[in-house]
Amino acid sequence: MRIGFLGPCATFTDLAVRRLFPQEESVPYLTIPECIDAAAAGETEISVVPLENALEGSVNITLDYLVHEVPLRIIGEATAPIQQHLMVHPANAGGKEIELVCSHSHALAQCHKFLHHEFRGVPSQNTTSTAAAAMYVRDHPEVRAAAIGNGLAAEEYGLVIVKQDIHDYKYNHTRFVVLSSAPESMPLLPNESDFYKTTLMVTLPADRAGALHQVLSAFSWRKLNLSKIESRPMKTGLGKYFFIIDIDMKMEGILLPGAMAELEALGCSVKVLGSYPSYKI
Ligand SMILES: O=C(O)C(=O)Cc1ccccc1
Repeated sequence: MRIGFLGPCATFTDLAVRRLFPQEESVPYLTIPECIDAAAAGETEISVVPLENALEGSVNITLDYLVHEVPLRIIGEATAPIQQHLMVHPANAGGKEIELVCSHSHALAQCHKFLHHEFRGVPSQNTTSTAAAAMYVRDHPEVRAAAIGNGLAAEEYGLVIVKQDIHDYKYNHTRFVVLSSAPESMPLLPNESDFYKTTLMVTLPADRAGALHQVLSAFSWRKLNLSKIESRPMKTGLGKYFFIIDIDMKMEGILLPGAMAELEALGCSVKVLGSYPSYKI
């Protein structure tokens, strides 16, 4: 089975795929949309991308791409602890001044306080992933840039870690989603999950007072626990939003279909983005 992931080699997504699918062939894609497209086009059976970080919130490009561009399902999720390190080219390791810090926007945000205190005034540059930043630092010793990323990236790209664990808060976890066009293609993992989630996309009827309250009550009186609710722009006009709702439960025959039918009766449109096992890795 071919597994696409946000690459290049040694991103946090790569680490997640190595933990989740150690036996499978994995294929790096340089951007999140390219990685998602690969699964939609059948180039990969599965693609894995980051969806949410405990410090920085949703990876909007993943959510929006999933909702607006491709007919894929979420077939699994994995949450992993994230440790960010600062790394430089060996030629710049002897206390030379750093003139640029580069990384994925979420990694820069996870280290915002550190950068504010230690590298005030030093420009930062977004890259498509943390490993892409490490690759850039390897290839441009003359720039005196530092990358923020994981230990495997330092090893893979021959960089020297000058400061470990620079993320601002200890509890730094990222949630990765496993996407596929075939809901049954999630390989069975050895430590079978006993925790499931269902993700719905809900669009409210236009301009109805109390509509969101009614939506929430459809879950509330059924005692369905929501673990996330987030609004995203529909991209059709200012003030037009839809909601992504995560429910701590597997799709079954009664409660969730009942809640969805109630939402539809209220005039909402409801789409299931996936009902899937959740793993801690
Ligand atoms: O860039 C990476 O390494 C990724 O996999 C995305 C990401 C970025 C920051 C924290 C977790 C995942």
